[in-house]
Amino acid sequence: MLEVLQESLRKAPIVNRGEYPYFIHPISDGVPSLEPELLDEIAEHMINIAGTDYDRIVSIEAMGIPLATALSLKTGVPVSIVRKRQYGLEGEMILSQSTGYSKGELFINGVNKGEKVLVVDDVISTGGTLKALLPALEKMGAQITNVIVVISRGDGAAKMRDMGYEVDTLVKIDVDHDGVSILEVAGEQQ
Ligand SMILES: O=P(O)(O)OC[C@H]1O[C@H](OP(=O)(O)OP(=O)(O)O)[C@H](O)[C@@H]1O
Ligand code: HPA
Repeated sequence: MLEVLQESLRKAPIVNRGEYPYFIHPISDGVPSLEPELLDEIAEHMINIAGTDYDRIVSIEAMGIPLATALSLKTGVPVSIVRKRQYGLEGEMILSQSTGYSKGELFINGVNKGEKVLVVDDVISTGGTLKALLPALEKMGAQITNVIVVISRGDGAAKMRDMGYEVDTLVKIDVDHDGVSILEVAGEQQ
């Protein structure tokens, strides 16, 4: 399962962002090369998890964009991207986000009250991004049908579960300064 994703993670280079060992991967960084075969494998797996019964796909710039786009092309469901810049549109929701190595604001536009929403993203690490985003979507009146993140590292997914949000992840990895090791793969017995 998810062989292309697993193989690409095993060879992901590591750089240090302060003390944070950061893996560089096509899905999380768009470099060195984001291949359609990898996007297709992931989008198909996400559809296996979430089906297609939702009104909108929501993801976060920047690296949620390729995933949301691939899903949208396969499902015909529109996309709204949560941005890091303000637009000032009516109903815009502003929230603060922090990850293991950055802090900032996110701006939600285009999500309508009562819509069924699939949330997808490339990575969950501390959970800081989803911890801010999911309650904000609910406050806007969206009904979150599924939350799917491709790569899980750290305890972010567990923290979201403690908050009452089930986050499906495709692979769980461990990262240290020597590289990436795969701990769990969705749909495979460990
Ligand atoms: O679980 P967390 O600690 O919140 O980390 C996960 C977030 O980190 C990355 O976003 P980043 O802000 O690096 O933006 P990018 O997508 O542009 O790389 C990634 O795309 C997730 O949104
Ligand atoms: N690599 C890429 N994206 C990330 C990481 C990482 O180590 N942590 C959170 N988002």
